Amino acid sequence: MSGDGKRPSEEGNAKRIGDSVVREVKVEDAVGMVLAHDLTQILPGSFKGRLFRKGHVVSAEDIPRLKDIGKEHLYAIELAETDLHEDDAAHRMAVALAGDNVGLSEPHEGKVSLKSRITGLASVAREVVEGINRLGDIALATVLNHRVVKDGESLAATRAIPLLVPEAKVREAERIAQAYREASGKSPVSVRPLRSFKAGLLTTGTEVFTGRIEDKFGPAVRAKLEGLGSEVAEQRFAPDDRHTIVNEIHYFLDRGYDMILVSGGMSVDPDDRTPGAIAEAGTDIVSYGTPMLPGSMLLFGYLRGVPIFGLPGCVMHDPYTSFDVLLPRVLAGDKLAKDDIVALGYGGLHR
Ligand SMILES: Nc1nc2c(c(=O)[nH]1)N[C@H]1C(S)=C(S)[C@@H](COP(=O)(O)OP(=O)(O)OC[C@H]3O[C@@H](n4cnc5c(N)ncnc54)[C@H](O)[C@@H]3O)O[C@H]1N2
Ligand code: MOO
Repeated sequence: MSGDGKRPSEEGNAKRIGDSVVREVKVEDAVGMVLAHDLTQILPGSFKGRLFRKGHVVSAEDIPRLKDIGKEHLYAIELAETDLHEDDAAHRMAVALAGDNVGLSEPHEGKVSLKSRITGLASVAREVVEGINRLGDIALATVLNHRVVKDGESLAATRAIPLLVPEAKVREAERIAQAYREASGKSPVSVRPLRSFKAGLLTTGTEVFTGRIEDKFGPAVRAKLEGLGSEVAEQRFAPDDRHTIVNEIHYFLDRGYDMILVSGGMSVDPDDRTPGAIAEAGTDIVSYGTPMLPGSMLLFGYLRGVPIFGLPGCVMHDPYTSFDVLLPRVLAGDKLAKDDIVALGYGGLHR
């Protein structure tokens, strides 16, 4: 057989992929043949998906449908021991990566999805993702580390690029994943559960306190917390008076809430008393100012170990602010430091 892998013969065109031999069979001659991989149909705007499943036995009625999706030939595979079928390669990689609260989909068109079994915080090792993608022939795509994933949502997917992949490449991907497990004690792809917090919310603003305008912070913050399995246990109101705000923060601290939130008055006006009051209450401020838009005027710190946020106006109306990034980190049990805030700037422009 010639080195370029092509070999015209009576059996049809055969070629090598890795150490395996694949033979092209005309669809007209393929009745009774078992499909070697999933076949995809794309009808822009209405359908994209698997038209025929791997293992399907081709019948005479299938021939026009195969031609409709552009198939004149099908593959018959003689798989070498040193190669893996795309579905098996994707499955083995997914098994090597998956950790706590992650389930695997069935292989589908050479892809396996890693899906969250809970609503929680995605934990994804970037160095493992890049190490595996450097190998070639296999691909791993994930969400960003620290993203919230909902129950049932995918956070990673593995895929083989050619139909057949050298088994050694998959073994190398498994080695990379295993080295990470041994070094860190964690799986490369997992989901961390969120604790259920009871928070005290202090809404500042003389215009709200006196009833000039209706409070919009309470409903917005309640919805954000409830979406992550926590709650605003008590909401109180204060005018733009530093002394009152300090007292109300201490009231929440005495009530033993898991977290204290103070809304409004976070900006540069003379009536914006909140950052000063949070500091005066005795907070160790991790950061006032967050390199993310929206949410740049957010303050985060710890008051006798209790996480405390100063929430700027945008949290009322924007679905995705610095608060929506940091809140789940706190609920997952992370102790946030200045570097965690600094890291938000790169990729942090959302408005
Ligand atoms: N010159 C500058 N202007 C602004 C800056 C800045 O750095 N320099 N930052 C901007 C950013 S970012 C934000 S966010 C907003 C203001 O944030 P504040 O937290 O200071 O918000 P307030 O001044 O207290 O109020 C702004 C606006 O929202 C209304 N409000 C406040 N609380 C409530 C509530 N509970 N319910 C309904 N409405 C509320 C308030 O009446 C004001 O109309 O500043 C930018 N500007
Ligand atoms: O803190 Mo502002 O919230 O960036 O719109």
